[in-house]
Amino acid sequence: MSGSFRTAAVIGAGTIGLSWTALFAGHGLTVAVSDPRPDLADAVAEALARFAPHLTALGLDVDGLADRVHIASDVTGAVRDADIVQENGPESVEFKKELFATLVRTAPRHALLLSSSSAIPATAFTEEIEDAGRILIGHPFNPPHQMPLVEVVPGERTSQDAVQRAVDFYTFLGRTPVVVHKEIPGFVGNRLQYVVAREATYLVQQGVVGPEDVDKVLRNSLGIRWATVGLFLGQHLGGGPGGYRHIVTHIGKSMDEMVTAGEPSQDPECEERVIRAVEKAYGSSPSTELGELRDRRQLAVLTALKQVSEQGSRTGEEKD
Ligand SMILES: NC(=O)c1ccc[n+]([C@@H]2O[C@H](COP(=O)([O-])OP(=O)(O)OC[C@H]3O[C@@H](n4cnc5c(N)ncnc54)[C@H](O)[C@@H]3O)[C@@H](O)[C@H]2O)c1
Ligand SMILES: O=C(O)[C@@H](O)[C@@H](O)[C@H](O)[C@@H](O)CO
Repeated sequence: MSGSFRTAAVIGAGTIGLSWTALFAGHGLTVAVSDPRPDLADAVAEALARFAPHLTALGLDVDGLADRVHIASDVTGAVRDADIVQENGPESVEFKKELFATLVRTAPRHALLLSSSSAIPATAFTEEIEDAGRILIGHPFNPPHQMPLVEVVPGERTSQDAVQRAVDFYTFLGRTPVVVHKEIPGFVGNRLQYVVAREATYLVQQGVVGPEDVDKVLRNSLGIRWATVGLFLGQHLGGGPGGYRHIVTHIGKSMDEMVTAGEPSQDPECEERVIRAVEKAYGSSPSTELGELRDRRQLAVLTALKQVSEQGSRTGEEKD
């Protein structure tokens, strides 16, 4: 356990907060959880039981996992001894404004105050908060206990020390923190996901392809490439001797002439057709089996990538 991170508070124990809780406890932190949901204790117990095998697969010791997690009576109780507070409440500026004003008043003065927000920059909810230097975004991808990325996005008044402590914290958790240097709604990952999702929606609306085949296209091409080398290195490697420059000056130019990004219709009927197509393909509610399939596949990919990285670092070839 890292000396400066011993106790974490998780505010909001839904999809993201429960996953963070498991990851924090899996790394030996004492975790206090606060959420008004009436089934909080059961939800935490169920999540820890469900996620424990994932943590084991990632090499963590889950002995005593549940003993390190406590249900707090309220936010003040949850943050009282916190070194780190990770907020995972509703994606609402007003909610986060009110909550972080409370956190600044009630958490220890040294505590780092982090929001999991998917798209809201910290400056949007800290304008009226005097002590904003220790507030920033730590945006994970779902589920945080599996997905390595955490986008660390400082607000206009976030201190450099807080940014570094956030990077150190997420690194301690075995995550891959990426510091986003300029605030923009949606940060990086979600902006990229947003434009791909819009184009995919357009293609389904136009009858070019169904949702399942969009997924099959991504799983059998870009998903593999982007998980292994990312977008720019992928294009550089695909450009022959000329690398990325060739892609841009030749292939890119013809794409520019031929391809115009689709504009998905926001007509309710058109949107409903896509929703129905997805539900026809995958069911109206994500099944446990589909979630377990995702988890198995994601853990297999992460394990394989870790093995390659360990081999590479031994031979000095690995570039992160
Ligand atoms: N779901 C995702 O894929 C995902 C991924 C990354 C980040 N996020 C972000 O994480 C945050 C939470 O998203 P989620 O998907 O876990 O939402 P969720 O709806 O699953 O969970 C939100 C939780 O907040 C709780 N809550 C409501 N008011 C509260 C209060 N006053 N104090 C404490 N808890 C309160 C709710 O009871 C609920 O359990 C959002 O900001 C979201 O943008 C979501
Ligand atoms: O995909 C994710 O897990 C993240 O980008 C989330 O922040 C985001 O809310 C998505 O779930 C939906 O866009």
